[in-house]
Amino acid sequence: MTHTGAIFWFTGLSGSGKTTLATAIANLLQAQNYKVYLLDGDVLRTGLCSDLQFSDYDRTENIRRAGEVAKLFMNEGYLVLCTFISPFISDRDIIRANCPLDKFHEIYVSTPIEECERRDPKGLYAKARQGIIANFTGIDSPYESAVKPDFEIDTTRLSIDEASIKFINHFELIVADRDSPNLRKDYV
Ligand SMILES: Nc1ncnc2c1ncn2[C@@H]1O[C@H](COP(=O)(O)OS(=O)(=O)O)[C@@H](OP(=O)(O)O)[C@H]1O
Ligand SMILES: Nc1ncnc2c1ncn2[C@@H]1O[C@H](COP(=O)(O)OP(=O)(O)O)[C@@H](O)[C@H]1O
Repeated sequence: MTHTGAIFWFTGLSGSGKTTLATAIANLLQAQNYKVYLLDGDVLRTGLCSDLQFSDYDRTENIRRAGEVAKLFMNEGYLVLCTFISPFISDRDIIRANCPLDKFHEIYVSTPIEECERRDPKGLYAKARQGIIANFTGIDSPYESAVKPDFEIDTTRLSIDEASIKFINHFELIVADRDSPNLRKDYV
């Protein structure tokens, strides 16, 4: 499929659903022959950003590098789905400012901390509460909510499929394939 590149930047607390949601969306888009690249915080932190920890300074540097990588893929025509806590408004705004107009879309995964902590998919909230992990976002490290995101989604009461379809409909990404069984219910 011919389309121009863009960045979809998922920001939100650990456990809010960024990775799960972006992966499901990427699968739907790839099935439609979109060029999609998934850039995930956990993955980048094992390689390119393995020298960084979770101080405010290191998080800012992490997001700067992630933004630069995302731009490279965007310039090659990919839809880049980026999943980083990216807790600081200023860091997210810098990436937006460095992108051509309307190429950077901020997706605020606004699942409240109570739900994220209830899910605790990696057991990190429990460790943070016990003091085993320091500087944990939402516990003893800040998260600055998006003020005017391009799209906001709270995954508390949505299935992963429902959340993915809301995203795809919002950005009008799959209009050609109205007969897809995944999408039919929202298009009729
Ligand atoms: N102290 C602390 N605070 C927050 N998160 C922590 C911490 N220590 C480890 N982890 C794990 O690292 C993942 C977040 O990495 P990010 O690169 O997205 O963070 S940031 O944007 O630089 O703030 C995050 O992944 P997600 O749960 O997918 O968000 C955690 O698995
Ligand atoms: N609608 C939903 N969207 C995304 N995740 C959901 C949803 N409902 C439940 N979950 C669960 O919430 C957890 C989110 O974890 P994850 O995707 O790793 O979050 P994050 O990347 O923001 O840290 C997963 O265990 C996932 O199965």
